[in-house]
Amino acid sequence: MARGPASSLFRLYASKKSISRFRVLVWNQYLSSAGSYDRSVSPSFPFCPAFDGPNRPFSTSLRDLVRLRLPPQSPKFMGSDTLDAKPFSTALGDGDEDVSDNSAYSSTMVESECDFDADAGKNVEFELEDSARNLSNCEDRDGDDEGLICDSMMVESENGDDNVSSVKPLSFVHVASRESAKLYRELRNAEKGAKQRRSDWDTLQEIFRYFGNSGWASDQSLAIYIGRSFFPTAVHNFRNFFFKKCSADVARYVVSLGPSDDAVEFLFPVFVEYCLEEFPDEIKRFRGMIESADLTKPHTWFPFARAMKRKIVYHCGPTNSGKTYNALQSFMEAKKGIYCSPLRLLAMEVFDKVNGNGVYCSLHTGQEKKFVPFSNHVACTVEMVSTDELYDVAVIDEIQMMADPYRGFAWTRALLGLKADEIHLCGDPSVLDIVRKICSETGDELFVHHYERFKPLVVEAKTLLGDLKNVRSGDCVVAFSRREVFEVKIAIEKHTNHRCCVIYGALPPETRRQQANLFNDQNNEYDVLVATDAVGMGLNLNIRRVVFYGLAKYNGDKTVAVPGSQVKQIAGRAGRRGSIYPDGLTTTLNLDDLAYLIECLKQPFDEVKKVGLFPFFEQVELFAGKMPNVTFCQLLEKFSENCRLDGSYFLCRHDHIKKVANMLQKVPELSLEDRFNFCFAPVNIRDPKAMYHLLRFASSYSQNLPVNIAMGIPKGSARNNKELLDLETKHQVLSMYMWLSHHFKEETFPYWKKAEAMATDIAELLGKSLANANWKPESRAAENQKFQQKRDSYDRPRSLIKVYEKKRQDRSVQHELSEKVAA
Ligand SMILES: Nc1ncnc2c1ncn2[C@@H]1O[C@H](COP(=O)(O)OP(=O)(O)OP(=O)(O)O)[C@@H](O)[C@H]1O
Ligand SMILES: [Mg+2]
Repeated sequence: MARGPASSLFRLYASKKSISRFRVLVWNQYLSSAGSYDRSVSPSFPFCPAFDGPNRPFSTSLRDLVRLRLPPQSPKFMGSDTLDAKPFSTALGDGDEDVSDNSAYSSTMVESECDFDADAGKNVEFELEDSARNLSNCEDRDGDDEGLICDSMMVESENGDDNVSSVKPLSFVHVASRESAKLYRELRNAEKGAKQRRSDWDTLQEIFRYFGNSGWASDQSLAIYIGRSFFPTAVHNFRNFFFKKCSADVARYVVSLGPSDDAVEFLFPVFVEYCLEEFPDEIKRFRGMIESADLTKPHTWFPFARAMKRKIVYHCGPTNSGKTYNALQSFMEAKKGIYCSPLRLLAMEVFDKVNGNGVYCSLHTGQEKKFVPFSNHVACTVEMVSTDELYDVAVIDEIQMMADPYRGFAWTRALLGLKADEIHLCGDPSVLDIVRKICSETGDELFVHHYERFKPLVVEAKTLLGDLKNVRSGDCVVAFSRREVFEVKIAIEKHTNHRCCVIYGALPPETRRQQANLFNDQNNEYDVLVATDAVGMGLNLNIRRVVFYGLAKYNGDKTVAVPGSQVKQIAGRAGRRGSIYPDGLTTTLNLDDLAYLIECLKQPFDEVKKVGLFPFFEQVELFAGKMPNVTFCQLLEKFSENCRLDGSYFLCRHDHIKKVANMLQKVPELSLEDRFNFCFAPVNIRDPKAMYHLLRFASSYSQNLPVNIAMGIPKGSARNNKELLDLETKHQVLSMYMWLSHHFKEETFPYWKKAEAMATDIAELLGKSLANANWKPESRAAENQKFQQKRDSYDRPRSLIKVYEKKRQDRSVQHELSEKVAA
């Protein structure tokens, strides 16, 4: 597996245990890899220039780390300004002098002296509390203790110079400039540490607490494979070791630094030496785990693609600007080509279009393989792309989906791994820069073609004034849930003469296509489309105007404003070139939402900084070797905690995969690979029936039994929402069966043909059901009753955007008030 430069550095360092070499390597590493890593994505990645160091950038911290070993004339130790505030840092010679006998103040200390026996450390700490109180009383009585200490410093200064500022630094030079490995050996070989004054001991405790809480030290420790969870233990043991063995001068130097970043930086290399010697097993274990979760340099995962010099053509522009059209021209002209689609529906559309143009083209999606004889072209969904086949031209549509939190990895894989002489990317400008960066890493040549929208999109300021009666022929009303889609459809059909087609995510692509065709066809009464955001990508529909029913949607956790990029994408469905409405319009149902719509359309495309990645099975398998006795779900969790990523990548979200993995724990016989594959099966995790069938399939499969469909289909179309939901679920289950039959041995899913036929029947039934669907969504039955009673016209829903903004304002006012009260 590919390893980042940092990982080779760790190997070197961990094996040779040389702090000086470590320093040089780290420094060189940093210089060569500056800008490549970002800790925010992979918190476990140790060397990150964007590091938050002890309150400063990583580069500065490293420099300091190196500077600490500089000769004594280093300004750090010469400057008086750093020293004036640290009276304890003065007056100590080379020896193990104890200042405890220097003053009345010190004599108080003698009573509370301890030799920092680590084992007794806790008790000592308690005992010292009282003494500390006495001490502070004593300080109060005796006045300024700095004065006393300064007196003693004068006495003890090496050259008798009473200029404290100039003397103090020199007295510590021998400690500060000592090589860490040497210093560590001295500590290690020391029979017993020197006795310390209680206040020094307290300060040291504080310093080690500071060290243990230092994010910088914790992050840096990863470089020697001290993991985050082990770091506190390592620091605890190191503290005990230090207290047992530390000489007076070292202790006082550390005390002089106080609980500070400087102290952390001074102690850190010694800590490193200690860990390397004390925890070889822990380091080995964690190192193995980290190395097996290495997702850095993903371009090196595809050596064959790297051996090619590919030409990448980026068709960059807004919606409806001819990007896909132009890319498809090159695809059809090629001897052998592949088109990668974000959706099954779009793959089907291209499959039809290309075959219609006389170019034989096959279809390959997760659920179906349609092989057209003599075809050298294939239209596939991006997840199904083969990185083994050689192509002349490949098209990756909607390339901005690389940044999709769930599915992004499929686009990244296609871009990095496709073996094609020419790759056409179609998408908006948001990922242009990151594609440029990736191309510079892969060595591919990038050409960018910029596009403009054929006709500008016009915003209708009037809106629908909150009344769906104002819907017109050719309108597409966009809502963000299935329930709302039906609400809108029912309202429109009740209060106007329009008939509605519907498109939403839970419908099979065949039904969506049937609905789209019904809407596009001018020779019927279905002249309005009601759809969710499922309509947003790539489809060419005869839409005159896109009307947003609302601009907020539920994201699985909470209801949020629809992101600007998505609003643009959806609004861009209006006025497609070649359609009967080439001039696109867009508006909202409510006036309240209009400002947000305009804001979204005006917004420039946000530049994407990171694109998605997900490990292959082989990578997960390697990792599993280091993590025995954990469930698959835990394994995925551990992987995401410990994986390393370069700065341009993020690990795709896999909550849904973990949910399936959890359920599949009930099937213990599954091998890791089978489990991994089952987890990727397309299943609606919120549908218990669909989940039950998946469990059943996995269970039969694990027992080597032929997997049965064991499901009947209704004879007629749905008569109510419940029956419609049932049809949707049944289609999803059949679709899942077909998917599994393509991903596992065919003989284990022998009824795939039957499943295919049943799925076609259900899609047809769904189409018929939708044509007659005039029932209310069940979950909204009560509300709809109210709606019916209220008035004849459609009840104007309140703008959710407004509601959220008001809530937010209320919260901030409340917050301000509570702050004022607290003040
Ligand atoms: N040169 C052309 N000649 C004829 N029709 C074209 C041409 N370019 C584009 N079209 C048509 O314009 C419509 C929009 O083009 P296309 O789908 O390529 O846009 P797009 O930029 O990919 O949009 P989206 O971002 O929504 O996918 C399609 O119906 C396409 O067939
Ligand atoms: Mg397109």
